[in-house]
Amino acid sequence: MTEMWTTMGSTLASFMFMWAIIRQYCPYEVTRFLDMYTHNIMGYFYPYITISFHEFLGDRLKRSDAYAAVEAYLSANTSKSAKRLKAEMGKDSCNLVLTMDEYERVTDEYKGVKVWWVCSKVMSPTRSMSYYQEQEKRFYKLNFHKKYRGIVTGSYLEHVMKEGKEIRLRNRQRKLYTNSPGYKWPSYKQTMWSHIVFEHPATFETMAMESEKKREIIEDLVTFSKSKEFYARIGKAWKRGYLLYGPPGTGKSTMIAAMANLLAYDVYDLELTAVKDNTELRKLLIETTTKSIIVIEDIDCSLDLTGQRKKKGDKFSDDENDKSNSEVSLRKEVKEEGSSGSKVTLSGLLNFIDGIWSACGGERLIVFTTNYVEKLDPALIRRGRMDKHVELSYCTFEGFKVLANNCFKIETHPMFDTIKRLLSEIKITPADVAENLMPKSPMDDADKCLSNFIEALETTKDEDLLSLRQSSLIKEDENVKHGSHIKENGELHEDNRIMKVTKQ
Ligand SMILES: Nc1ncnc2c1ncn2[C@@H]1O[C@H](COP(=O)(O)OP(=O)(O)OP(=O)(O)O)[C@@H](O)[C@H]1O
Ligand SMILES: [Mg+2]
Repeated sequence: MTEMWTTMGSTLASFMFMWAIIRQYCPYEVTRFLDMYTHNIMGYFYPYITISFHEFLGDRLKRSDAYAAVEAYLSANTSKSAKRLKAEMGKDSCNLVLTMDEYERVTDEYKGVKVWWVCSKVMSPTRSMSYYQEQEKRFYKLNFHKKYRGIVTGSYLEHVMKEGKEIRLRNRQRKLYTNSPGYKWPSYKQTMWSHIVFEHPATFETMAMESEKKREIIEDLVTFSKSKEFYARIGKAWKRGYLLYGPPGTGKSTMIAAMANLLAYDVYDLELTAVKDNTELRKLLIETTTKSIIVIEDIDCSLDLTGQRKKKGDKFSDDENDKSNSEVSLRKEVKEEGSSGSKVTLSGLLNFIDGIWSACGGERLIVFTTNYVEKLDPALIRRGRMDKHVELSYCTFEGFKVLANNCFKIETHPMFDTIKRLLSEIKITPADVAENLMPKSPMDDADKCLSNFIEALETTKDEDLLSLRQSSLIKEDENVKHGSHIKENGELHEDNRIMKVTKQ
């Protein structure tokens, strides 16, 4: 008997060896033909069916939703039976989420049917530029007996998808994504975005702005988030554009955080200058997920959006305008420097906002911020692209009261009247107000901070008056020179000078 097994074993080994050699010299068509038949014969005797759920499908544009749902389902339902698990921080960094580790196998039961899940990965070589690299391809495999095909492909998979999606929503840790400037994603990294957990404390309650405006924005956002059917009915992609504009420090970035917290959306902070070209911009867009805000901050500095549509001849007049505002021209320099490496065009950006690709994903806000709204191409900010324009401006007394309440939990104070009067006389940003109200030592209470703030307001007022007086003196001087120059030419324009000075 032993002899028979030994002979059989060695015959089989020899056969396998010979087969391996023959395979190498066999034409591809023949091996494929043989493989197909072997597979069919095996399938006849092997009664199990396998379904694979790959993390990335096709040309890897987007992570598969089915894979993510299976991952979530298995993390909740099988973490008790798996022996090797991966741990990750869950929602609000207060609970751990366990998922199956690679090559782990677990059993699940549904209506008396037993199925097996295996988490697996293969390394496949990919060509990147001039060398080959290994690329990880992860997938889950579901095995079950063929007699349960109906129930598994029907109700079981539906149950897995539904429960998986619910679990994902429950455990969803909100994220802040960025496409880091100059970051070259290696080919094995499958997403173009890097992320960290989004934990910004800003809310609309803590924002300093008029309550009426605040209410209007909140209502607009909430209505948008509940309008899936409405958008489908009118045949419009479920997205909305917001343009936030105003001087630095008036709360544009803070409002984006408040929006994300209100709607529980992820934030994609898009650094346009780090995007190589329009194709890359489209790839980034496709990789964003639903329930997200795509933010492009300081859009006027990101691209030469003003220049791209103009002919070269117009450039001079544009520069001339810039000279009138030194800060604007400084920003323009930064802009040109920043956009030098990027070939993203205005039309690429317009496509990004409302091209056909922008419809995939759904439930998305696109937010632009700028300090100079008048510098932007009207096509970029027209209604339909940027549906809602929100101006954030200097701090009003109402805004100040919100900030004071944030800091000291007070609704009113005897010093408020003085502050109200001073705020109506000078322009100060909410960022400056918030900084001035901050206690600078553990001893500082509301009285101390408010009196410091009044002092700061009075100093600013004096400085403003002084600079106003100085600039009017300079102008007066210029006008005098201008007047005498004209006199030399035999013309009298004295009225002109007087008018300008009194205007100051
Ligand atoms: N309206 C506001 N309400 C509450 N806090 C504000 C407001 N505006 C500014 N702040 C405070 O000032 C700081 C700076 O504000 P923020 O970054 O939102 O300004 P910004 O408008 O985005 O400025 P920039 O144009 O320079 O990007 C924030 O940390 C925030 O605490
Ligand atoms: Mg900002």
